[in-house]
Amino acid sequence: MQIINVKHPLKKEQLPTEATVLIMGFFDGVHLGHQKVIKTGVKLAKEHNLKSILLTFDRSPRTVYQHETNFKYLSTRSRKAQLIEGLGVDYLYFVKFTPDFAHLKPQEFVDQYMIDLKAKYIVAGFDYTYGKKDVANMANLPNYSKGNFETVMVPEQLINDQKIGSSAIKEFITNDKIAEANEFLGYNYQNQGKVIHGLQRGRTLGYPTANIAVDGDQVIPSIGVYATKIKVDGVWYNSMTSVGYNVTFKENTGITIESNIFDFNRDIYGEPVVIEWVKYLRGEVKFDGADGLIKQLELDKRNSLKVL
Ligand SMILES: Cc1cc2nc3c(=O)[nH]c(=O)nc-3n(C[C@H](O)[C@H](O)[C@H](O)COP(=O)(O)O)c2cc1C
Ligand SMILES: Nc1ncnc2c1ncn2[C@@H]1O[C@H](COP(=O)(O)OP(=O)(O)O)[C@@H](O)[C@H]1O
Repeated sequence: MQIINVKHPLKKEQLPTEATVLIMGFFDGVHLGHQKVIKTGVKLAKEHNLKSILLTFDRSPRTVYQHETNFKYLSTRSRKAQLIEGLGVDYLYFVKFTPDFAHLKPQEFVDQYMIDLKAKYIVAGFDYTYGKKDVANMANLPNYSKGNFETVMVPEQLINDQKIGSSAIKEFITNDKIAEANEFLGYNYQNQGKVIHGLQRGRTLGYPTANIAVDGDQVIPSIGVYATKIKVDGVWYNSMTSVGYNVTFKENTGITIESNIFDFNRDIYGEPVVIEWVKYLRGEVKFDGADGLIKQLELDKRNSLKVL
């Protein structure tokens, strides 16, 4: 898959040479609903011997049109690209959400992106809109196509009568329901980050913990203890991870994310890591001292190994 970064307007050399299927959306998290849309586009491209393009943006349209500040994402840019590549897309266009781009009128957007990208089919989810809300949607898109393309709308995807959506998944992740989040995502939720220094107490408890600072604006699971996997230097290890305030030791360090990695003994300060959240085990407990915490950590390790 080739990644093309666009700062409006599209440059001539960024245009495809062949006819395409254009898959449209922000696709935060690339959950099962998104996967359905993307697979529909990729399949259509194969059937008609066309290239597939996925057009997305460098930030959530909600931060632009609804002025949402403090927006948290289910996928970093690189994670999103990795998930999309796994679905067989040929070209991924990341458009920078500049004011110029955001203010394009529907016909301008259709002309300068959909038609110029040589789309024969536009594939998107049922609730896709482009530009300011209520101006342009899948229902009125054919009015702007000038006969250049057909539109394919993928209907709402449900699990247990609930819409598979990024907002529901964020609610799950931040409310101890990582299992439900993983079910809706179709894979286990991950965060990317790097190992930073903690208070160096972990090793004195017999459980060294890699303290992790996550990159960018990612959704972090709710306070508690989780069975996890962690990727260090390209290798996945089993681990258990705490998201918490270290209430037993009453330090005002704010929320820390700390992983004790099983069968591992290496200095990894500064290294990039990926944490995969497999199962929520319990909430954070204030123990009377280190002994109580150590006993609980033994139990957490056993419980983690059962599910990993
Ligand atoms: C799996 C796991 C579970 C934990 N559970 C708790 C807990 O319930 N209560 C608590 O106060 N701290 C808990 N901790 C955090 C420890 O207090 C912390 O790892 C230890 O103080 C080391 O901190 P340091 O990395 O800053 O040295 C947990 C840590 C891990 C890895
Ligand atoms: N099994 C392990 N799990 C996590 N970190 C480990 C492990 N073995 C060695 N380390 C290293 O030790 C550090 C954690 O030790 P710790 O005493 O908890 O210090 P800190 O408080 O700085 O995190 C990690 O950042 C990592 O570099």
